[in-house]
Amino acid sequence: MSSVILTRVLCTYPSNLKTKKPPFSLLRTFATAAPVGSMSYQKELNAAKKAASLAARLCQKVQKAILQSDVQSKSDKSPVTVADYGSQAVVSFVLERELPSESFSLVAEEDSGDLRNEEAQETLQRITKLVNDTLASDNTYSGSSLSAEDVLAAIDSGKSEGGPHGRHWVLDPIDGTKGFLRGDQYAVALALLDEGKVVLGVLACPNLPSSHDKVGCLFFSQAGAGTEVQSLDGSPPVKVHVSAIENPEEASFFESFEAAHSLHDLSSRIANKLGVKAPPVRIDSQAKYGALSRGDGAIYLRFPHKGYREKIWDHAAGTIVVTEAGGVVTDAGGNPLDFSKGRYLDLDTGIIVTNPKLMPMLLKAVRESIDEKASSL
Ligand SMILES: Nc1ncnc2c1ncn2[C@@H]1O[C@H](COP(=O)(O)O)[C@@H](O)[C@H]1OP(=O)(O)O
Ligand SMILES: [Mg+2]
Ligand SMILES: [Mg+2]
Ligand SMILES: [Mg+2]
Repeated sequence: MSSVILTRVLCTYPSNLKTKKPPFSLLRTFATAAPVGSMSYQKELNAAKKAASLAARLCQKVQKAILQSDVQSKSDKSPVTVADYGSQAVVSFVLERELPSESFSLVAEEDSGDLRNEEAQETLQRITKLVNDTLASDNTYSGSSLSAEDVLAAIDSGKSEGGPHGRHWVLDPIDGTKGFLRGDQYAVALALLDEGKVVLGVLACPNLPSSHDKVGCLFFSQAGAGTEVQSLDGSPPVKVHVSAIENPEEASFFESFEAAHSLHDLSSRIANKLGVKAPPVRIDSQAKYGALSRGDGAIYLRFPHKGYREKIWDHAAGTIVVTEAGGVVTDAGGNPLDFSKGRYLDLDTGIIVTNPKLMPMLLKAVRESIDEKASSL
C-alpha cells in the first residue's frame, strides 16, 4: 500500500478505535469444527475466502494506481471502476473453478453492458490484464488465461435474480466505490443464500486495520459457527464478538461517510436521544459491519434518502458477519432482513445494527426520532 493511502486510511479510521485494546486479546483461536446440528458449508466457505482474497488483491493494486480512465459513471450516477468489474470476474471465476460440481447462481452488482461498447475496448483490455495477472499470482490458477470474452461472460454470470429457493451466491465486488476512489474504506462482500437464508459470508476489507499493526482484514462466518477474522495476508484467524456495552452513553456509532447515502441528521437525533456521547464514526462500505462484529463500535445506523432501494449484496455478508458475532440486524421496524425476495431488500425505512442488550432502546429511539422528524416537516 502506498504511504499516501496508508496515511489516509489511518487518518480516517478513528484513533480511539485503532488504539483501543484490540478485542483479539479476548478471543480464543480458530476452530474448524462444523456448526453443531446444522449443515456445514466449509467447502463453499473456503472457496469464498479464496475468491474474496484474490479479488481484494486486484482492488488493492488498482487503488494504488487508479487512472482517470479507470472510472466510469453508471446510469444512476454512481461510479464504477475497472476494479469493480475485475473483482466480479475474479470471484465468479474462482467460485466456478473451486466448486465445479455445484450448480452456479450468482446475484452480483455489475454487468458487462457498458463494457461491450466500442469506446470501452481499451478499458476491457485493462480489466482482462488485471484479472489474468491476479489469477497468475495464485499458484492454482497460474495456467489460466481468460480472453476478453471470457471476462465479459464471467461478469455476466452475476445476473441471477436470487429468490427463496436453491443456492445463490451474492456479491458486491466493491462495496463503497466512493470510499475506494477516495483511498478510504471499501469491501469485497460475498455471501451464500440457501433456501432464502444467508448461510455464509465473507468480507474482505483491505484498508481496515487488523491485529498486530497490519492493515487488511478478512472476516468470515458460517451459520451456527460464529465469526472469525484474519489478516488478509493470512495470519491465523481469531473469533470475534460484538461489543457487550449495555449503557448507550458509552457506545459509539457508525454511519456512512457519504451524506447522500444516509440521513446524518436522523442518526444524530437518535444518538442524542440515547445519550450517546461520542461523535459518529463515518466510514464507507460494509467494513462497518466488520468493525462492529469485533466490537470497534456498538451501533450502525443507516437511513437512505427516500426512494432508495437497498440491494441484497449491500447487506448479506455484513449481516451474517454481525449476527454470528452475537449482534442483531433489523430494519427500522425491528424486522429481520429478508434476503429471499430477489435482488432487492423489501424493508421498512433504514437498517439498524447493535447488540441484543442495546437493541430495544435503540428501536424505541429510532421510532420516536422518525415520528418527530415526520411531524416537524
Ligand atoms: N444514493 C445512495 N444511497 C444509499 N446507498 C447508496 C447510494 N448509491 C450507492 N449506494 C450504495 O450504498 C453503499 C455504500 O454505503 P456506505 O455509504 O455505507 O458506504 C454501497 O453499496 C453503495 O453502492 P456501491 O457498492 O456501488 O459502492
Ligand atoms: Mg456500485
Ligand atoms: Mg454496495
Ligand atoms: Mg459495489
